[in-house]
Amino acid sequence: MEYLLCTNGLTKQYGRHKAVDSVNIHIRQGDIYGLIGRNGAGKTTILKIISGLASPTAGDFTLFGKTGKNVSPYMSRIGTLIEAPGVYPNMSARENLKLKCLAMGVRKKGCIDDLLRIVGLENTGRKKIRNFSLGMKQRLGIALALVGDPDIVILDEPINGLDPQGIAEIRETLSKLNKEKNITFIISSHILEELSKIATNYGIIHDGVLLQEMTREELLAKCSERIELKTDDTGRACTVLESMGIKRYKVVDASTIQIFERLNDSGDITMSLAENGVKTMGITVKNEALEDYYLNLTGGAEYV
Ligand SMILES: Nc1ncnc2c1ncn2[C@@H]1O[C@H](COP(=O)(O)OP(=O)(O)OP(=O)(O)O)[C@@H](O)[C@H]1O
Repeated sequence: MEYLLCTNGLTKQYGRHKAVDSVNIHIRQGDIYGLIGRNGAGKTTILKIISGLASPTAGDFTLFGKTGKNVSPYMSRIGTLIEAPGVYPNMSARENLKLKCLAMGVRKKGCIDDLLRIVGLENTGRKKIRNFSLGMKQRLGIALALVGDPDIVILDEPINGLDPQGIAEIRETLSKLNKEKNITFIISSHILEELSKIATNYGIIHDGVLLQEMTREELLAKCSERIELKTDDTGRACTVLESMGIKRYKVVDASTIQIFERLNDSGDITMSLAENGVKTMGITVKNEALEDYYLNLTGGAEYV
């Protein structure tokens, strides 16, 4: 089986609006798949469909080799954290996990201790969830999704609202689970950068449409290089660039232009600018930030 999970023209229509429009995502065993898109792009809807919480209006998906609009017998192999985790605020982490184990018929000895340790909540004792930080709550949500040893874990915006320390902790937990237990993850986020240190694959979704699917290596290659030009006259500098046949550039602010082609020609560019009386205050080759790449892809920023 090539893919653990793939969607086939998956579509969800609400009235006349297609929240998810013919989406084909492909996820292999062991992937950490980042589903990236702005709020309202359709991420949660896709995750709900593949978790069995919603059904598509068209298309279907293939899970563990079985195709359908809902492949129920296999759903127990998926753990989910979609929207706020269903926790009891007046109970401890251990008590919450105990309830979930009971509900799922999981009786494995020591499994609650294991789960608490995996997500770093082993020392929270009797502390009630309502006194947990957001990061601790998210980690408990992940532990709850792990009850029953799922093969795939789906996490909807697990790092939304966390501070950098909280993000780093979640990242570490997920990497560990991926490596040690070979769990395949599907994680959504509206910030590409947040997943860039952990995801092995990406699907970029915008207005319900999957714009691009790529591996981490492909993304890094795409975000590779650009020339960053600092000048005192961006208007005239643009005219010079045009006269050199350079079209792919962007004026970022009053003194900065980013050039996305002829990356080895920074000497020629400086010379042409000088010949036309435009002063170069700095010229460097830089990597495009992931976020810029994402904004360009989804039409958030425009080439001039
Ligand atoms: N039950 C519903 N009825 C009508 N429209 C809906 C419903 N659920 C979602 N939508 C619409 O579908 C689109 C996609 O929503 P979805 O929640 O999947 O986006 P998202 O990418 O997960 O964003 P967010 O991070 O804000 O949840 C949005 O325009 C939303 O308003």
